Amino acid sequence: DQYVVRDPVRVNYELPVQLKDGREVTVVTRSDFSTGLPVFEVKDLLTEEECNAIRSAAPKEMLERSETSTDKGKPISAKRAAKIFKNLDENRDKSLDAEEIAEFFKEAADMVDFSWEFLTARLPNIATTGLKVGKEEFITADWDGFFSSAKTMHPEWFARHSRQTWMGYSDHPFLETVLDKVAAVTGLSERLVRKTAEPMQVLLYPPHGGHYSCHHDTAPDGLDDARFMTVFFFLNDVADGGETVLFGTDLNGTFPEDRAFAGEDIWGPIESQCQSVLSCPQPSRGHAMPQPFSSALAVKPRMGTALFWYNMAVDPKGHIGQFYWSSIHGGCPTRADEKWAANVWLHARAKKSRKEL
Ligand SMILES: O=C(O)CCC(=O)C(=O)O
Ligand SMILES: [Fe+2]
Repeated sequence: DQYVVRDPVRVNYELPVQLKDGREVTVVTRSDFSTGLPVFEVKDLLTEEECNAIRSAAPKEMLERSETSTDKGKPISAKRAAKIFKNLDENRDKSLDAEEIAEFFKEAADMVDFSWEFLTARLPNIATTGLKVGKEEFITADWDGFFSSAKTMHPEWFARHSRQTWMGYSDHPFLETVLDKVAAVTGLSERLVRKTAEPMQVLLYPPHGGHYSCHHDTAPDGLDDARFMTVFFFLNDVADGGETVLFGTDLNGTFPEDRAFAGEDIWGPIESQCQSVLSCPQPSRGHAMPQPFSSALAVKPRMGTALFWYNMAVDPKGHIGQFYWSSIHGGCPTRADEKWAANVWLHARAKKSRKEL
């Protein structure tokens, strides 16, 4: 079974695909390498019945809070705080400015948005110095308490605010047809999809601020085994908000860099700018996104639609190649509606992997 790679051809290219149930769907190229990353969209890939079946097999009370890698971070002791302070205070003025504090929040707790009012109300010592935090105040502050109360009172400030569960294909035989559809639209064989698919991850974003800040679905290097492809399903209609944004795409060619094949030097700064939910479409500005994402692809959640993209190159044998920094993406804040979605990640391995699939 070869790892075939879908040719995007060009933006707006439409490829009709026959499904096993006799229905025909259209794989539409929404972006290609010239606009940053090949991204494909398939409307009505899942039927309403399938979407409802997945949602009922993942009852709300069974879902667990989605975590990110920093959630298991070590407590911040005074000693650790002193070390963090030293690293952050680059200009050695013995105080941290708003930007440095934001960097600390991101690193320590994956908190990507916050208000100074909340910060200074919880940590009154810090209030005395306004938008700067001095060394002594930083080291003595109860950061663990601060993050845990922020998590309770403002879960929308953290990189990820959703609940989730995993659904194995053998436990849920009706998902077999979903895998067959993944094979049909991606051009991969059914056998290969079955062999390389992670259990389905089902996600529920609560209304009013459920979201997932920009991220990559797999690490840039050093992995034996990586998620080379993401297949993402929308399981309900969301009237407003909850868009999936491919922050690495640039549909109007607004930016001069060759984003598709740029490395970490270009992507580091871009990545820091899409963390805040303010990088998402803003209703107050006609759903426009701020620079440098003004022409990024944003897809409105619609029941049954699937999106898929490659997170890295893969050769016919399934050995992973170049990482695509431009696969960075996120789920924008919900507004009135909740949002149900699901991921099917397909794996490939490093050429020198110790582990054979
Ligand atoms: O919810 C979305 O639109 C994106 C979710 C996502 O990127 C993920 O679950 O990895
Ligand atoms: Fe993702």
